[in-house]
Amino acid sequence: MKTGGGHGSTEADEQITSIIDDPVKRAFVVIAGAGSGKTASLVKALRRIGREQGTALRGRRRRVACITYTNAAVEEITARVDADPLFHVSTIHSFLWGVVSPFQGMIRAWVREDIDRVIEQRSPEAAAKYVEARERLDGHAPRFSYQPTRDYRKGFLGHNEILRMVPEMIIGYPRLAAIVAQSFPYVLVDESQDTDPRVVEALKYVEYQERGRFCVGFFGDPMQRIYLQGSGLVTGDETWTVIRKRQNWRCPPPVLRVINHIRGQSPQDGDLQQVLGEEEGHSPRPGYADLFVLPSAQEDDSLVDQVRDHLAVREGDALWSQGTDGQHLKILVLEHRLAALRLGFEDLDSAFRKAKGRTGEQLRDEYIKGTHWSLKPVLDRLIPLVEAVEDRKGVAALAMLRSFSPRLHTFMDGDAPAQTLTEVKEATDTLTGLLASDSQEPVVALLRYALREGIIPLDPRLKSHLSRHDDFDFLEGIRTEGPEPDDEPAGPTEETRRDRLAMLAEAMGFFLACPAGQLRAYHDYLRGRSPYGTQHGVKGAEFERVLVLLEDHRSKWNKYSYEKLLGLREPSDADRRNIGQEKEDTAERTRKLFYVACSRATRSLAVVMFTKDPDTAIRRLRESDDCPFPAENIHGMEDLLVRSM
Ligand SMILES: Nc1ncnc2c1ncn2[C@@H]1O[C@H](COP(=O)(O)OP(=O)(O)OP(=O)(O)O)[C@@H](O)[C@H]1O
Repeated sequence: MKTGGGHGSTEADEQITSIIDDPVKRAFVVIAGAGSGKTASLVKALRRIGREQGTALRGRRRRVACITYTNAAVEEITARVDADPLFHVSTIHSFLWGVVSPFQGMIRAWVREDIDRVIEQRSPEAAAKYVEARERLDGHAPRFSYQPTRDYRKGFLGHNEILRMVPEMIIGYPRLAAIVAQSFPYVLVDESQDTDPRVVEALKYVEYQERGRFCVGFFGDPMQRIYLQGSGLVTGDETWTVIRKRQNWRCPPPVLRVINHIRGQSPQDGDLQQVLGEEEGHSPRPGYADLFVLPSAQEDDSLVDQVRDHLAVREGDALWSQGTDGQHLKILVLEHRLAALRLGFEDLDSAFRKAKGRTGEQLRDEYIKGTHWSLKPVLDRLIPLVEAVEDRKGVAALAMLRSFSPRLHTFMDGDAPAQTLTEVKEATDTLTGLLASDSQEPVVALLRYALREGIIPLDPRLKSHLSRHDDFDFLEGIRTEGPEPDDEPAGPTEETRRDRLAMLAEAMGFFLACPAGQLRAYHDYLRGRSPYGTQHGVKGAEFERVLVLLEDHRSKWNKYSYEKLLGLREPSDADRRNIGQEKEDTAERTRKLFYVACSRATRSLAVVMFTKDPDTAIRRLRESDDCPFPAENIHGMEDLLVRSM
């Protein structure tokens, strides 16, 4: 993983310094490719502002805003500026909310209009709660706050509303733009390619209105905009400075050549070809980059294993074949589903993918993050407990039980007989069997046992789903923990409550029927303990050995096609239309993802493409200028050294 740390200044850093030192404030864009140390440059800029202007800014109660994409990035940057309160480091939502939350009158006016808009668009049944919200809003003036999903009746705006409302307010009220510039004369935006375009427009508007008094800097890489909602390349007028950070400190020369080639074909490359970042006294790291083109007919992964063994032997690097723990080798697939298939938790995966619409989206999202309430008792409690038992860490297991087991709580309160401790220990041993990696027991049996033995409390949201199964009579009266089902935020959706509950019940039915052992593989995957990851999910990370799997034939997403990217398949009519309208087509979307995936390698890169007719594909790729790999690095089955070993 990344090392971070204080590196020397680059030419780009010097250009940034000259802009932020200038008394006439202005806007700039930093285009920084993969592995260029973007965040390091941003932190350097913040520190520079602090050193040169901190006293003056503090004296006038001004702050420097740094907007980042994730909470983890907020923590990292806050630590790197020593948590100095001069810096307001936050995610986009909390920055925007901080700007407008004092203006409750304006917020109410906006919400009123938004409610009218929703009522107009929806059927009377779907609009009923908005009519109620409007009555409340008109009846008394609620104070609005924000949470992940909106509930106007309760006075909550959601994430989406913040992104819609605040830019509209900033652009609609020039006084607000002036207040933003006064409060935050410097705003630096990290990962600007993923920032919502409406927010970028609002900041551009502030800059235009307050020119000379407001400095906004966008740090990003348009090539790494892999989520659809991001703004991509940020552009300004002739007063803006565009700075290119050309170094790549991460990849060895053969990988750098590949990613530069991929980048060079994109209309979103920001006109950036990267050069090897050279540190004094360090020669470039050795490394290699190969493309293997193999037949897609085979169902299992034996060809991937052959490529790994081949590289291990060819390069004398055993970790290519032995890297199974996620530390030394990362295998990047397109979809989580393809990792689930390989790691053996496909039933679990499909249970959380069955629902449609917004409910389905929410379920999938929380499953991918491991945060859905149905999963948490197992992921956060039972598996860590079982792992402690397996590792013979009795003290740790007991500490966990003391923190969550209702039965042990009763015992500690002196209300249970002496043998309770032995019984809890026996129950824990039984759970270890139920949750063994190869356990075929259904999840419902695992939960029934853990709840009946008082190992975990009951989450009330699980109750109705469990009660559909046999032998759950004991649920009445057992200790519960967590919100009641009705407390869940509804969110902006057309689905009726009945639809939502039916979809949820169906998904929970499939989940409870899954073999419990699958939860172990899923847990390892979530914790990064397997070699698999998704091409989207590794953005921002780096690994020594990277194996990228291009398997269009297995993917259910038609948004991406590696065969189209590499010129082996014709673009569709829709792609042609998109190209004509300068919109992103399948090849461009895939190109960005390919750039992100390949640019993770600190040492070596192997790309394996599965295709129907590898011989023709190899011939075409070797002849093509569009293929990022040189002809001599494109291999087929016959080149795999250890085929018959
Ligand atoms: N000036 C520098 N000198 C030497 N090494 C550097 C320098 N800047 C960054 N690095 C190293 O280069 C690697 C890449 O840096 P980092 O991960 O911050 O890049 P990034 O711009 O965030 O990349 P990406 O966009 O691909 O996530 C890290 O291992 C980092 O420690």
